[in-house]
Amino acid sequence: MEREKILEVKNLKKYFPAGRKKIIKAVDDVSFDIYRGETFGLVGESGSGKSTTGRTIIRLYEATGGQVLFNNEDVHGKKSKEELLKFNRKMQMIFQDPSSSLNPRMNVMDIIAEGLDVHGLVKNEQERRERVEELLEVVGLNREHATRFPHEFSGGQRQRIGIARALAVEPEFIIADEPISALDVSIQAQVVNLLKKLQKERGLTYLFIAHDLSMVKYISDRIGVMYLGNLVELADSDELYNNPVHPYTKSLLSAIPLPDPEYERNRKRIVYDPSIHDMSEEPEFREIRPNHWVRCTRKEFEQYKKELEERE
Ligand SMILES: Nc1ncnc2c1ncn2[C@@H]1O[C@H](COP(=O)(O)OP(=O)(O)OP(=O)(O)O)[C@@H](O)[C@H]1O
Repeated sequence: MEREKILEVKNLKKYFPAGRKKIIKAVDDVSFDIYRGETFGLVGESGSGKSTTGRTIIRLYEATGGQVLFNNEDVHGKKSKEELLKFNRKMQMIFQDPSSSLNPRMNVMDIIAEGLDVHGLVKNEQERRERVEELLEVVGLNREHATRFPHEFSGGQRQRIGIARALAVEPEFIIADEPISALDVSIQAQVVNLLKKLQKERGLTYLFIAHDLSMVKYISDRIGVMYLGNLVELADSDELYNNPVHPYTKSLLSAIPLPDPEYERNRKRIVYDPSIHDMSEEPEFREIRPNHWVRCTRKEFEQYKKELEERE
């Protein structure tokens, strides 16, 4: 069965001015698709351009170049107010630090109901309250929480409020930008499980951004690895994990600790050294196996291919 693309990112670029005649190429010619109902993980170290990619997709930033198609519609094309509103409803974002993304002066009711108000989704005060209370329960909080303020909650609870706020407008697609990085490890799995449950119940599609591969591997169907504004590898989650090809992906994988003392004793951190690359030509994104892509030169492509065959 042909999978349906919900999002197509084509040659996306986002450059920031940085002082005199300098620019930062935060996202530099990135292309990938996301299919309806899947979780696409985007990983890479701090500064690799993951957040900028997410923010440009949802139009918090104007793109410097390239295209974003959401349900076959150009996100960055000129749009009327009505079209933008419709788009905003279908695509929502959850942020890393719920404390800074929730207005401290608003109570939980008003925070969660903001989208309901903007989009005119409730008829009266009673319906508004009922919707918010229902959403609180959906994310594992309770209705009494509606009258409280963000500072009265723990980090994990605040993230649940952020999730409820995103869900309120019944989106199809959610960009989760490091939604668990600021949380205690013991709370991280709870929030991830909640996101997975909601995805199943509501048929949601996620772009899940993270700086390490450990949790992403568990939640994602496919993973894209970013390094300095470029996508360097993209594959199904298992394939990327078992058969990483790009040296940068290998270094990210080697950084994942496992709760196995034997493994930990022998675990070797691979440090990525960009100078090992073949510099004879510009690298390109090439398909090394079906649905497994890697950014490399032709020479590296042959070398990586050989390595993969030897592993079989
Ligand atoms: N608003 C901005 N103005 C100028 N430069 C920016 C802006 N946002 C990001 N950058 C720069 O763009 C590059 C990519 O940043 P980005 O935040 O997208 O990376 P990231 O991989 O998401 O990292 P992190 O995990 O730290 O958020 C960095 O060099 C950053 O300094």
